[in-house]
Amino acid sequence: MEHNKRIIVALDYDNADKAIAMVHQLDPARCRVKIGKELFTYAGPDLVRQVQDKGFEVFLDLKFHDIPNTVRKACAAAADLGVWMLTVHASGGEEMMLAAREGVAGAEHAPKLVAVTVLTSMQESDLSQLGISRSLEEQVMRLASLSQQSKMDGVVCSAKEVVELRKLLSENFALVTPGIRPSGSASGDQKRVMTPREAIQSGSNYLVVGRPITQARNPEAALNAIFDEINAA
Ligand SMILES: O=C(O)c1cc(=O)[nH]c(=O)n1[C@@H]1O[C@H](COP(=O)(O)O)[C@@H](O)[C@H]1O
Repeated sequence: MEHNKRIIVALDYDNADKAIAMVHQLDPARCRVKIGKELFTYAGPDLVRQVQDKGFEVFLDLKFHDIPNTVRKACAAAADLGVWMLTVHASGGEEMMLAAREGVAGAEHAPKLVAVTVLTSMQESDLSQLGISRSLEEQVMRLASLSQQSKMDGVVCSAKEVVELRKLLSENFALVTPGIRPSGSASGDQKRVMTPREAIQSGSNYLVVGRPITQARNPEAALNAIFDEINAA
């Protein structure tokens, strides 16, 4: 059962009703759900509580990136909500990530803290526009090492980087991979994509899947097809 809970369904909706309608089609014993910036900005903490009351573990993906004091307090607020996982940006630096850790330290059930390395919507040319001249893979490795050193529980990265990251990081450091596209589905704005099967075979711990499930004509069938593909792996 825990095996299947590696799938995290991204509830990227513009109102609470649509999110709850999707949640009603999902089974909390088989997956987790992610509430990100769009839905949280529309529906707020009440929706997080509502989804948790239905038995789901919530990944609150607000990708905090701010001065350490602000991030510490924002993480404490998220921990008070009782979420299962929480994101910050690794590029906020060591001091900011250590502050995030302090923010959740006093919580009854501290959320897993994961740091975003290089967004899966980015490619090497985007990094050079930012003045980063090393390769995309080197940048992901660098930010992941820094995240481990800064007491994070894991990182968000593309499944394409997982094999190399596994060599670098400790075994229990979580690798969370969005940019998952079942064979034949549209990439959209994602640049670094992999199929669910490839991601699991590479060593991803958690797969974040949004549109391939939420925009499917039959979301339940789309999720089941992903389970079948993974379980055949
Ligand atoms: O932190 C994330 O979850 C995240 C990081 C990243 O690098 N890329 C990325 O796509 N995501 C999130 O993962 C989800 C992917 O959604 P789909 O592209 O619809 O499957 C979205 O909610 C994104 O915000």
